[in-house]
Amino acid sequence: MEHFVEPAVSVSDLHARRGSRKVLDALSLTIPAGLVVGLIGPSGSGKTTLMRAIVGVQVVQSGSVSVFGQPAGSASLRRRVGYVTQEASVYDDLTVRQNLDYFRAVLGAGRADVGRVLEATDLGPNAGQLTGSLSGGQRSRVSLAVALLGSPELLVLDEPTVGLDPVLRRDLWALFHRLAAGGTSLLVSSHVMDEAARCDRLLLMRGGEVLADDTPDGLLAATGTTDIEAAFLTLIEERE
Ligand SMILES: Nc1ncnc2c1ncn2[C@@H]1O[C@H](COP(=O)(O)OP(=O)(O)OP(=O)(O)O)[C@@H](O)[C@H]1O
Repeated sequence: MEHFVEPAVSVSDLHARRGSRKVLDALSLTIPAGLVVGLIGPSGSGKTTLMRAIVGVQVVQSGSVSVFGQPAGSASLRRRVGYVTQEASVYDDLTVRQNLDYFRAVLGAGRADVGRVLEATDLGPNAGQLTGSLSGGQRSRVSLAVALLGSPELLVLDEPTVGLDPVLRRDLWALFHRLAAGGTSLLVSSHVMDEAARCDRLLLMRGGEVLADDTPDGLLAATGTTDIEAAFLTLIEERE
């Protein structure tokens, strides 16, 4: 019997504007479950707008977005989807642990979850520190730790590695893959091409369109290139 695995996300013919600007134009894509999918594209290509549509906070003009078969933004998805925006969304006047305790209580997650997410994000040594006194990279890891509370099945992470040093970036990518190995689906945006190679699959975006939806190796083979940046440029040249 054929085993059908429901995709984490299905987007169909999506049109979205931000202000008067058309940002997503007839976008259709599928994000398979249990993988680290990279959403790669230059600044302004629509990555954040697509992520907002997936978590259900973006007003869209037409089209549909479903997450685990439910319309994006449905109440039933609240605990199943974690979202980290580019701006840290935690309280500066609380310690790291107090922030995590607060959001854990809001979510109804177990107390032991705080220790788990502190360890996963390597924030244990900072647990008692006021969040407002952390470095930019540490603060963004607090937001990530909050998103990990309750073990959501889909994590939507908007440029989670910005401002992190190479060691922390490597560790975070290792964490993403551990989460995926445990069945979590991850959509991770970046405009750093060298991060693309660390993804199981890539969605390359430009001007609100998906230029490619492939594995890193598939993309290199299809474009006859040896790195993702060259593949991206080849795809753009083919369009022009
Ligand atoms: N609140 C807003 N009002 C008007 N236009 C907006 C707004 N937010 C974003 N835009 C525009 O929508 C387009 C897509 O923005 P979006 O944030 O989705 O891109 P992005 O690929 O995530 O970029 P970045 O990598 O810089 O975060 C850009 O042209 C941007 O200027």
